[in-house]
Amino acid sequence: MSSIAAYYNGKTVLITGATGFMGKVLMEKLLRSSPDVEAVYILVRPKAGQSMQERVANMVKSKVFDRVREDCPNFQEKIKPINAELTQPNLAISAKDSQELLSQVNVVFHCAATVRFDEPLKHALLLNVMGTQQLLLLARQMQKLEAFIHISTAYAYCNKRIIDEVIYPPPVETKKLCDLVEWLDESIIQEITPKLIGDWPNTYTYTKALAEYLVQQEKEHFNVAIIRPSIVGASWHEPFPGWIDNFHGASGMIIAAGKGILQTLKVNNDAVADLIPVDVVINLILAVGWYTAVHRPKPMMVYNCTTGGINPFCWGEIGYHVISTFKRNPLEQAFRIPKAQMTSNHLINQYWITVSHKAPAMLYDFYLRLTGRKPRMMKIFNRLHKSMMLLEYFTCQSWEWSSENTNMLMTQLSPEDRRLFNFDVRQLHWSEYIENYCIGAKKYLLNEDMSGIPAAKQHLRKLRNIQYAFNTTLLVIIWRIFIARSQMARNIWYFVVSLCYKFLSYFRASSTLRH
Ligand SMILES: CCCCC/C=C\C/C=C\CCCCCCCC(=O)SCCNC(=O)CCNC(=O)[C@H](O)C(C)(C)COP(=O)(O)OP(=O)(O)OC[C@H]1O[C@@H](n2cnc3c(N)ncnc32)[C@H](O)[C@@H]1OP(=O)(O)O
Ligand SMILES: NC(=O)C1=CN([C@@H]2O[C@H](COP(=O)(O)OP(=O)(O)OC[C@H]3O[C@@H](n4cnc5c(N)ncnc54)[C@H](OP(=O)(O)O)[C@@H]3O)[C@@H](O)[C@H]2O)C=CC1
Repeated sequence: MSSIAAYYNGKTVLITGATGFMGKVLMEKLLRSSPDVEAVYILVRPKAGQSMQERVANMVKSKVFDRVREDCPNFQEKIKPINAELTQPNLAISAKDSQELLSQVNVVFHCAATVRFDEPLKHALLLNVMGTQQLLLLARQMQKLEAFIHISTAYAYCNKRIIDEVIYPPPVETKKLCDLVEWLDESIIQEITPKLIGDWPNTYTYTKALAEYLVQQEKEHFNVAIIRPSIVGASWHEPFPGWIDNFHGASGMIIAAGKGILQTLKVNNDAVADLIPVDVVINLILAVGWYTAVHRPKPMMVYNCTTGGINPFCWGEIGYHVISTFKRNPLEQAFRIPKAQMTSNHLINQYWITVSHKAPAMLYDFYLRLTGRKPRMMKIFNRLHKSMMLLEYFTCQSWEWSSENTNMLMTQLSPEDRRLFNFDVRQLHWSEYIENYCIGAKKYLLNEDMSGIPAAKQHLRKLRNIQYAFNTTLLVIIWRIFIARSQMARNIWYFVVSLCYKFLSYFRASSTLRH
């Protein structure tokens, strides 16, 4: 039997961020591979008018749990939600719930975070740094704690080109910074944010770097480990190939390209696109939990979870496979035919933004106004451009991550564990993965049925005819304007027309002679 699966049987696990993209896949794999796990506590907050109970009841109905539902129909009985808000004092956990956690929990997986690049610094600090600090305080008091696994990001120290599996000194003393933002006015914090975060591209990566240092500080008190995934994408195999449930990372851009909205993107085509499938990350997380608890490695281990150094794939190749997949399996009601100009040249990118984003958006909005509808395309493109700007830091550069610890862990796994908790990305076949990613985005994110593909193809053909008609009309109009204004253009035009006439007459005469 698998040692990892056996380890979690009978254990009590606490997961933060369980309602998120990675949290759900983690919970599903844990409950499916270790059906005798004692309990899985999850910290959940009420959100969007839904109570904690309503959110969990809806979540367990999600497609992501279909496989575990089949294997263990009562899997939800193991899930024990705890009302919590990570930005509040004591995580807003009641005294009773807190006591239960302190006496029961064996393993903590800390996934909760704000992953938004444009998060105001104060909120990113409250959640990613102070929330982590409070969770660590709680963990310190857990009587049966065997391992605390913190999910960071491979880009926590993206201000370095080569990133080893070590904790780097923090850019600032965390406590001082937290004290500062606590009393400073929100508008002043916004103003000084660029100065505070220095050469980090956003508040997300900056606060994740600070959190890593806090986690490391606890290594004397209990077994801790940090996992740093790169850009987490749709699943490779589990629970289903291509499973995805949010628009973060590459997913939003892939869909925008499939819809024909995104036609140009600033990327270095030869830079490594460090995508990592979500199921690979989850398998590594569970393996690290087991290894940290059972082998108690000293010193504290950091695991870079990336693909670039082992099985590299470039942005240019991703763009090619995304577009060709969407041509074969189009999304419904595309705005334009999927096509992507990918360049790292700022001016060329700006030219394409004007020609293939802004101009069609303006024309379409004009058409909507004419037909008495509310214009909306320009608004969509403005949001897309804001997102593109925030993401380009990651698409125009390459990083090198070392992976000795991750490779070492692989050697510690039995053949059975290596199969069940596979995180060996050497076996990843990129073109097949990208195809499944695009189809997964269509099915699971946009809820589009594969049976609608013939109609979607028909829609693309209609778009192509509209484009041909539009281009021809435009050419004729420009030419007419030219002819009206320039003697030279008129002369060329008469010359071309007479040449065509002569050619046709010659052709007619020679075919008459042959008969
Ligand atoms: C030719 C194809 C080429 C394909 C190339 C592919 C990818 C290149 C792009 C980038 C990859 C680099 C990523 C680097 C990751 C670094 C590693 C990490 O650790 S990051 C962790 C993950 N975090 C992120 O990825 C966060 C990035 N996102 C953001 O910060 C924000 O989303 C934003 C970019 C600032 C945009 O914010 P905005 O408020 O404008 O939008 P929201 O994302 O909040 O969405 C609002 C709303 O709309 C829904 N939505 C979003 N996109 C789409 C879409 N395409 N179609 C339909 N609906 C969409 C979204 O779900 C929200 O809905 P709701 O409010 O109901 O939740
Ligand atoms: N996705 C990616 O590409 C990568 C992610 N990571 C890391 O992986 C982890 C998980 O990311 P991912 O699943 O993608 O993120 P999601 O945004 O999908 O999920 C975030 C989770 O955190 C919870 N959360 C947010 N704010 C609070 C709060 N105030 N109190 C309690 N819970 C809260 C969310 O709960 P709610 O549902 O209530 O909002 C949700 O469950 C993060 O730590 C992230 O930094 C690292 C590298 C790449």
